[in-house]
Amino acid sequence: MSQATMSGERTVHVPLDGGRDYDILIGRGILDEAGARVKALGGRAAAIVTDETVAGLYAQRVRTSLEAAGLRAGIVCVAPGEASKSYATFAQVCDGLLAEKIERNDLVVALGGGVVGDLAGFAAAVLRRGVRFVQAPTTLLAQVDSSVGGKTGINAPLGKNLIGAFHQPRLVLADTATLDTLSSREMRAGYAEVVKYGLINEAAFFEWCEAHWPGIFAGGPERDEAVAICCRAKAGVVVRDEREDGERALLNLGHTFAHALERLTGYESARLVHGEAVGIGLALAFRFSARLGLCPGQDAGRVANHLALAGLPTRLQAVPGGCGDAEALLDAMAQDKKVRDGRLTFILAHGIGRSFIAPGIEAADVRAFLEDELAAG
Ligand SMILES: NC(=O)c1ccc[n+]([C@@H]2O[C@H](COP(=O)([O-])OP(=O)(O)OC[C@H]3O[C@@H](n4cnc5c(N)ncnc54)[C@H](O)[C@@H]3O)[C@@H](O)[C@H]2O)c1
Ligand SMILES: O=C(O)C(=O)C[C@@H](O)[C@H](O)[C@H](O)COP(=O)(O)O
Ligand SMILES: [Zn+2]
Repeated sequence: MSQATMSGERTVHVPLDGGRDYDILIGRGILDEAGARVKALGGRAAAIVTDETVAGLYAQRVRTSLEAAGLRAGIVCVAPGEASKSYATFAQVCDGLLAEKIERNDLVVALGGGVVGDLAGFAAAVLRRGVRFVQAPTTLLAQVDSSVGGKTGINAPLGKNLIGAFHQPRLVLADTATLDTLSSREMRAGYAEVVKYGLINEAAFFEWCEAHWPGIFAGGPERDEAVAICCRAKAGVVVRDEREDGERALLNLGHTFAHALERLTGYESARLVHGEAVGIGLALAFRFSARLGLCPGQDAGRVANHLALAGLPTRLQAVPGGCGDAEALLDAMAQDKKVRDGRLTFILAHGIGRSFIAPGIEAADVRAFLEDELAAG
């Protein structure tokens, strides 16, 4: 489904206007190119923002590569997990970058999963009113989704990603070999966002996932293929609708539910991580669509079955410690960024690969649906 070079490296170009176009490089061992690639962007220094787990695995290798290319390189390290997308850690990262004397022409390198990418990207967006940054994603989720497209930010106690900025990276280095050290829980979580791309508008990709998902997990050629397919799909959407005035909202399939669950579990990674919440959210979006008579129940069943086969949760009951009642979920959803004139917007589906934006959804319909879901065994 996509072409690789002799070295096995793939490039997806993101042709944004105003000189903001960038490449996504995908392949095993790409991290060793970090120095040369970052140096080519100009600047004298680079600060690696990472978390403690990733730091122990990859930060020194990237630092060595940057220094070998003649760049001054420092490391700013945060605690792993969703709780680091907070005001406090954001301040820690900004102060760390200032201590590293990162100038307007220097670069921030976000080395890690989506938490580090969103956090470091947001810090780069505001540091000295904006410095450039590079995404070096090390989770499946970050390689297929969060490192591309320029959404950066942190969570507020009242909701997910409510504080942030659009700030595009100058380069994405997706070293798929880094996924060899990722836990199976985090692989599964990232896989929810992979499946999302098929469900949005590419039924053939969903079918491909049904046939090839074990290869993605095992690190076969299917892994790089899946990363490239998702990046290409996301790049297309982002170029057509960078700031989510329309089509980009489709990438939020399952996320109105997911973000409410993440808030109600206190952003505690031990209980629920983003990809798991998306797994539940995707299944709910399809069951809600079926309930409204928009989508065949058979499709909703097929989606939930595939997610469950890959080890993802698909029901509210699966949230460790519970997720509150329908009213609490509705209250959390009221903070969704897609809300217009106080009314909920959902991404719903006419079937697999046939998602659409549905504004003006009645809260009463959502409440009744959630009550039934919570009551289901
Ligand atoms: N900006 C976007 O467009 C976008 C898109 C999707 C998700 N997100 C955000 O991404 C975040 C989730 O990202 P995530 O799933 O990558 O979680 P994460 O960044 O918390 O990483 C998951 C865990 O894996 C560890 N880890 C990372 N790379 C590793 C590796 N190679 N080997 C071993 N361990 C490794 C981390 O230390 C962490 O504990 C959420 O905050 C979500 O909102 C943003
Ligand atoms: O890039 C996008 O656009 C997405 O919606 C991708 C999502 O997977 C991601 O979780 C994103 O951070 C959600 O965006 P938000 O605007 O709802 O915070
Ligand atoms: Zn997401």
